[in-house]
Amino acid sequence: MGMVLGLTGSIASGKSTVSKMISEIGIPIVDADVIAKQVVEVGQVAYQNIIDTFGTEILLENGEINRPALGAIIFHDPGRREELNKIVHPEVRKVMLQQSKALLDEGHRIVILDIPLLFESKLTSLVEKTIVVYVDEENQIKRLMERNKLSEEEAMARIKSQIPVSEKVKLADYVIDNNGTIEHTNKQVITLMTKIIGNK
Ligand SMILES: CC(C)(COP(=O)(O)OP(=O)(O)OC[C@H]1O[C@@H](n2cnc3c(N)ncnc32)[C@H](O)[C@@H]1O)[C@@H](O)C(=O)NCCC(=O)NCCS
Ligand SMILES: Nc1ncnc2c1ncn2[C@@H]1O[C@H](COP(=O)(O)OP(=O)(O)OP(=O)(O)O)[C@@H](O)[C@H]1O
Repeated sequence: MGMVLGLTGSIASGKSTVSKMISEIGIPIVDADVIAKQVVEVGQVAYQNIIDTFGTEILLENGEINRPALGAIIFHDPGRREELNKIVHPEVRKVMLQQSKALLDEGHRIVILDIPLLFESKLTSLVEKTIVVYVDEENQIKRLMERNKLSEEEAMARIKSQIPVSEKVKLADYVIDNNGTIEHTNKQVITLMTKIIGNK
């Protein structure tokens, strides 16, 4: 039997960076952010539910969801965020389960589910063990502002819409510290994955 691990962290903590390193070792990754984008494409069930709930104001001229506009609503309003989560998360969960099963059936011994909201959305039942990518808040804000071209205020609103990464560290089975250089992080990833593969 294969093993399913959850990879999480907080916004801009370095999950994508770490998941790329893990896939370079040859371990398959199922990415919740990618799936969350697919399940809201035009014509999907979640797409219609989002329009019914948030109105056509959050659509682009071509009919696709205007992500920055929807983000501006939900990152500032916990009630509205919960409404969106209730629409999107069950769909994401379904697809993640299908994909991870398919990979295990193909014979992969380890599958990683990259889920930004693993703890917030109670998706932990999908995984046996959890890996948290950690950065301190100073690095997190700096990297988030730089990557998404956000003001400090906008960056803080996003950070505050998630469980603090320091809390996630306490819930984790394994922690990767991404405050240092990329090479420092890569070394930890290789050490950890070698240990996990060895224990299997
Ligand atoms: C609000 C939306 C349209 C903004 O889109 P945008 O392209 O700007 O951001 P993107 O999807 O790339 O998400 C970036 C990061 O924001 C954080 N984030 C996204 N959604 C949420 C949420 N509902 N609550 C808290 N943090 C969130 C995550 O850390 C994520 O990695 C989009 O994030 C969305 O549809 N969110 C709801 C689905 C969801 O929870 N996705 C996260 C993975 S399940
Ligand atoms: N060790 C590091 N040193 C410097 N910059 C880094 C490091 N790790 C990641 N970054 C940069 O920080 C930003 C956030 O990293 P990344 O995109 O991997 O985070 P994430 O956790 O996947 O974010 P999100 O949940 O928002 O998708 C990126 O611009 C990335 O290039």
